Amino acid sequence: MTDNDRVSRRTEVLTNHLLRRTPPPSLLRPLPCLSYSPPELSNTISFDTREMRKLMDCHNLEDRDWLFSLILQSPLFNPRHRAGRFFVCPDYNQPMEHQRQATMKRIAYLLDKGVFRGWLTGNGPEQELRKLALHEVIGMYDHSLAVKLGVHFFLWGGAVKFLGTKRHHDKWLNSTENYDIKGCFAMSELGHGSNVRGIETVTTYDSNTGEFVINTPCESGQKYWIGGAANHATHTIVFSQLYINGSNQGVHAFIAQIRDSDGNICPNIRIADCGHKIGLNGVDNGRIWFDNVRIPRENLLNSVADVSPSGEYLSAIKNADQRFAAFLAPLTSGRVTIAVSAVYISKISLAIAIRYALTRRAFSITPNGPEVLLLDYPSHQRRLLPLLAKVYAMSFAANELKMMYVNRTPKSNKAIHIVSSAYKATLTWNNMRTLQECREACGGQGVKSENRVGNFMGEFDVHSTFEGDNNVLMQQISKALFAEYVASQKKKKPFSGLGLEHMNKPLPVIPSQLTSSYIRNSEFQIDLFHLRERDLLRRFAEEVSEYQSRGESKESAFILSYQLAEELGRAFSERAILKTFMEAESTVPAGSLKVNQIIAC
Ligand SMILES: Cc1cc2nc3c(=O)[nH]c(=O)nc-3n(C[C@H](O)[C@H](O)[C@H](O)COP(=O)(O)OP(=O)(O)OC[C@H]3O[C@@H](n4cnc5c(N)ncnc54)[C@H](O)[C@@H]3O)c2cc1C
Repeated sequence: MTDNDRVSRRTEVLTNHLLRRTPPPSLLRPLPCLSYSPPELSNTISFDTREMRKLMDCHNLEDRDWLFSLILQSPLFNPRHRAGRFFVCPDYNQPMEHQRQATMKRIAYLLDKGVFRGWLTGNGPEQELRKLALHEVIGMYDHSLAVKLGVHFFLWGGAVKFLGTKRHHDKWLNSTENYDIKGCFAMSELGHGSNVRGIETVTTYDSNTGEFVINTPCESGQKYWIGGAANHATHTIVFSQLYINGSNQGVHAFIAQIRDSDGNICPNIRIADCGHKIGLNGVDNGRIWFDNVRIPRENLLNSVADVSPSGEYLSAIKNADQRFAAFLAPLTSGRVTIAVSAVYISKISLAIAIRYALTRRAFSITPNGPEVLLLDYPSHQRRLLPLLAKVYAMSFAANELKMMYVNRTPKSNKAIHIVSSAYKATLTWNNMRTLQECREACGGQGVKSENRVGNFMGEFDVHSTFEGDNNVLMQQISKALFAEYVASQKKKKPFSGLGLEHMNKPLPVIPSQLTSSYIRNSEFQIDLFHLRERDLLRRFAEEVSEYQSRGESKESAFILSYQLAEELGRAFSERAILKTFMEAESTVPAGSLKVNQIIAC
């Protein structure tokens, strides 16, 4: 059997599945096992792979290729040469300390090659897209490397940039980009993770010396899980309650040095290691205690609020809720990168599982007949191909989120916060489900570290917890939608933004006779998603009001309506993903990427 035959056969299997054709019996042919040849070695692929890649990766293709080639060139990335091709993958069998050192060596190499140039000192959408593209490539190689960079550039650097002002930018951005200093981001505590407002670290101001004094008042106030803190970080952003003249002004962000340039821990700072984790062992997560640590007044990141030398609290934002929300701004970029990374990891694992399903045979259905290729089993198709379709659709949503983020304006910040929270939760949950299915679809081979999928499960599980626990994010999305609903009802104003405009139109009508072609019609499909979101939003608002009318506070009414809140969060995300996909699809010209008009009609 030639390469061409193999490629045609593979295409035939996939096409039959997508068109829901009954596969002809001739699909079962006596082929020798392991004769599969990967698509990239074939020159007869029925669609233009470069165009497909452009559509999927969306931007900075050359920069991505440049970084791929840098990775392949260095022994630090464990390149292995097999059958004329290079494979790179971190060695997860190494002890934790070795993995942490490997992360730092890789960072030093990439720094030397200029990969991080402009990541903080550059401005504008082009610079941001380059940074995001390079970060995505790094994440496909190793999650620890991406997270360690994410903490340094997106969390520490992002906090300095977005919460700080010129004095902080001048002092810290360049030195962060050059790795003269190493930053971390100490928000979570042992006693408070999702509930950031409840953190217990306390900061007071001493007007005699012009210094802030940061203190960990109790064991549950120790900073916990802080990426980079255990071994390498020299500086941290500290989130703390700020007390001025005995009055709590709420959570604020400060810069504190925790190690000197030789790596010695600073006086009045105590640090401990969080230890081995189920994944991400190339990141040194640590715990930090502050024992009345003194920092200059200028180290308050003061774009949201400031304290004068004499100790007067100053903020243009009078509302404490809005002030708190402003301090969470650095987390948005993290959610964007996590959502995008989840899509890439799903793609990698599906590629591995589907390729395996095109080589592996199990059981014959006739005596002495050929064994059946895994992907010829309808059950195997059912397990993998809908996940492939889903992650394909989610790619467009992730790309759109990135574009929203890099083109943000003060007006779009609210929408970005809600959409990034929704996609972060939905795409990471989908990733975990995809990884589990791919792991099982590869049988025993899925368990082998070298085949990556199993390792991904440990590595990426934390996606659903950090930078906003997914369940908590779902509740926040529903609360935001509730606020839109109430505002629109009270002011008798049409819905505008967040894709809720469909709520202004009459209810879509579902015909009593649903023919096959009607069900496959994309207008009908989006109508169903609109109906579901609309119904859940109305029911959620009614349920919350009902609880309130029985004397519950608004907060407790939200808690009691948790089930509808979670379903609404999912309905919002899935409608937004489908809509983005349909809009993207309509802009792709007919050609090799859109061969199958039948599917859409
Ligand atoms: C590997 C790793 C790296 C990290 N890196 C950093 C870092 O660099 N800097 C940093 O500041 N933090 C970091 N974190 C901390 C992370 O942000 C927190 O773990 C996260 O915010 C969740 O907090 P928690 O662990 O206290 O869980 P909790 O908030 O205690 O949540 C536990 C469970 O309770 C549920 N729950 C919580 N509240 C509610 C509610 N209102 N209603 C219903 N259910 C609820 C959640 O859904 C979750 O399932 C990291 C964590 C990990 C694991």
